[in-house]
Amino acid sequence: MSTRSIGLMGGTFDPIHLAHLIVAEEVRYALNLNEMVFIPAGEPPHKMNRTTAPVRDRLAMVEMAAASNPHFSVSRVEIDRSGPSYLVDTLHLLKKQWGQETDLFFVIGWDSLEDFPTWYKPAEILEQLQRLVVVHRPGYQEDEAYNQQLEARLPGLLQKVCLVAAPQLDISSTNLRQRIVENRPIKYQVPAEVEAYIRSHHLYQHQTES
Ligand SMILES: Nc1ncnc2c1ncn2[C@@H]1O[C@H](COP(=O)(O)OP(=O)(O)OP(=O)(O)O)[C@@H](O)[C@H]1O
Ligand SMILES: O=C(O)c1ccc[n+]([C@@H]2O[C@H](COP(=O)([O-])O)[C@@H](O)[C@H]2O)c1
Repeated sequence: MSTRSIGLMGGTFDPIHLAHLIVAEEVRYALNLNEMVFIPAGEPPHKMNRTTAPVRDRLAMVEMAAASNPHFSVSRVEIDRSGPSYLVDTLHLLKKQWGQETDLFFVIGWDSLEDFPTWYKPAEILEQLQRLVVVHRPGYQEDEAYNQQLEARLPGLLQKVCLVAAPQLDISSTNLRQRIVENRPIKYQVPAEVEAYIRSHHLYQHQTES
């Protein structure tokens, strides 16, 4: 029996946007993964000081966006438990659910890699993963000196990292929320159904960032 290889795309998804979807599909194809599972964070550990849209809305938008691709699915594993959504706990739960032999590939943008050594139990996360898949993100440049610093902060990190080239899009949820406050367009930066959901639920109409 062949080992199942599953890609995991975790995020606050506040809201999900086209770059998330393009990255997920590109990584799935490049690494020949069986499927890509989106995991909306219940309580994103590094965004605890920020107000996010209600979890039911973030989840609904991820489900709508993922429905367009038969290889995509959505997991409620971080939504159905309380407390900060630490990845290490998520990986233990998923391995229990899918079998210890399942190969897990967690996808992050370059901005998140910079923070990775500060995550909860990062070495244990790496042990659970087949690869930490990193994609470039506009504004964040790879650089050898920085790579060495990362490796010094968390020995073994770079060995686990697999860089995948994906089209780079300068789209962020922060910028989308700002655009909505300022009545600027978000069309084509989020799936049409997601935009319709945002409009009909009056999401992101007021500035909430500090
Ligand atoms: N444009 C992008 N290109 C590559 N990776 C991205 C891009 N946007 C988000 N990601 C990655 O997707 C994952 C989930 O991102 P998240 O839901 O926090 O979106 P975001 O756009 O970074 O949100 P925010 O602006 O609110 O911080 C993270 O690993 C992040 O690095
Ligand atoms: O486990 C941690 O300590 C941890 C710290 C920061 C981020 N994460 C995860 O990384 C993913 C992207 O996070 P964010 O904050 O950029 O949306 C999401 O799945 C988070 O749960 C995880």
